[in-house]
Amino acid sequence: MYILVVNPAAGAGKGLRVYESIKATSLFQQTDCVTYFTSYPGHAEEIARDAVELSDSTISCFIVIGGDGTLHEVWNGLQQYPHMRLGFIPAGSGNDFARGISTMQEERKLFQDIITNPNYVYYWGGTYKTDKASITPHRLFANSIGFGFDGEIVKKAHSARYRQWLHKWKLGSLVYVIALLHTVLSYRPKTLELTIDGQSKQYENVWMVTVGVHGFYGGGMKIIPEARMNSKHLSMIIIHNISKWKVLFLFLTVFRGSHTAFKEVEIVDVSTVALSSEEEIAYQVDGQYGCCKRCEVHKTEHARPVFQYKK
Ligand SMILES: Nc1ncnc2c1ncn2[C@@H]1O[C@H](COP(=O)(O)OP(=O)(O)OP(=O)(O)O)[C@@H](O)[C@H]1O
Repeated sequence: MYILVVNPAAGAGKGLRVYESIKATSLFQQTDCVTYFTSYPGHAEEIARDAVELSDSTISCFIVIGGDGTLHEVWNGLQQYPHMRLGFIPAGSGNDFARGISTMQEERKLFQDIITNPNYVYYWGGTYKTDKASITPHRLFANSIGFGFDGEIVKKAHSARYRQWLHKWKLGSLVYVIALLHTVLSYRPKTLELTIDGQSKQYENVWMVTVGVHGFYGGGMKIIPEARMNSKHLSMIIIHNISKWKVLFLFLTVFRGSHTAFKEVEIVDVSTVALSSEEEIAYQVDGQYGCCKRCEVHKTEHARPVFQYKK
């Protein structure tokens, strides 16, 4: 049995369109699929947790149709079941997970391969715990967690009125670029303490600190071009002591990944990092935003089998 978790609202309605296109195929009619539609934030996580608790042994794979936010929720819902297979059919505005695992393909092709020609790779994500977390020991991320400028951009992108329009004109991936330009003007750099694999250091005038499993974020920006999913470490980028105008220039080069040549950019391999700030700092995790003063980030111990499209 395949469990489909569909966010109809992802990509301003693309989630539903992608599902309808798959549903119209004869393969879908012949396959044992159970479909759940999400209705509110957090719903995909509840669906995944309930479904896996009920029928773990009979589920072949969870298929997520939506954006990185829906994927993040399902990934967390399956936290206690790291062996459970997962396939992602991108239908959001960013879709960085699909880029990270090289699976940006047409939806019917992806669905067909998930069912008839499945190729799974082991995927080690990350865990995070903020000072705001209540009883949950930690949560998971599949793409990246970023603090500072990064978090503010996502916050702006989610609340922007132009989001709907850009989706209508099929320019959804520009949402983050516009939010970035907007945020550059208002952002105030932060002072942070970072403890990287046990070594603490204070950083002044920090624009952003982002820890990634793979290199992509913000709808295709190659933020950490060297990042490769692996069992040993996550990759972290720190951008600090840089002027506003140079930040703008830096982000012009980020789609090619050449921003790493700037002297204000540091890239480090980490397996654990703790971040602490005197003031509240915005963060984004897999494209969803929040704020905190402290956060611990680790590499996950267990890898999940994730569908990867094979050409
Ligand atoms: N029926 C719904 N209506 C509105 N929002 C929903 C619904 N179901 C889920 N959501 C919320 O929509 C948010 C955004 O979804 P998602 O990230 O999948 O799409 P996106 O934002 O378009 O894409 P991306 O994250 O790749 O940019 C998620 O945080 C999710 O909780």
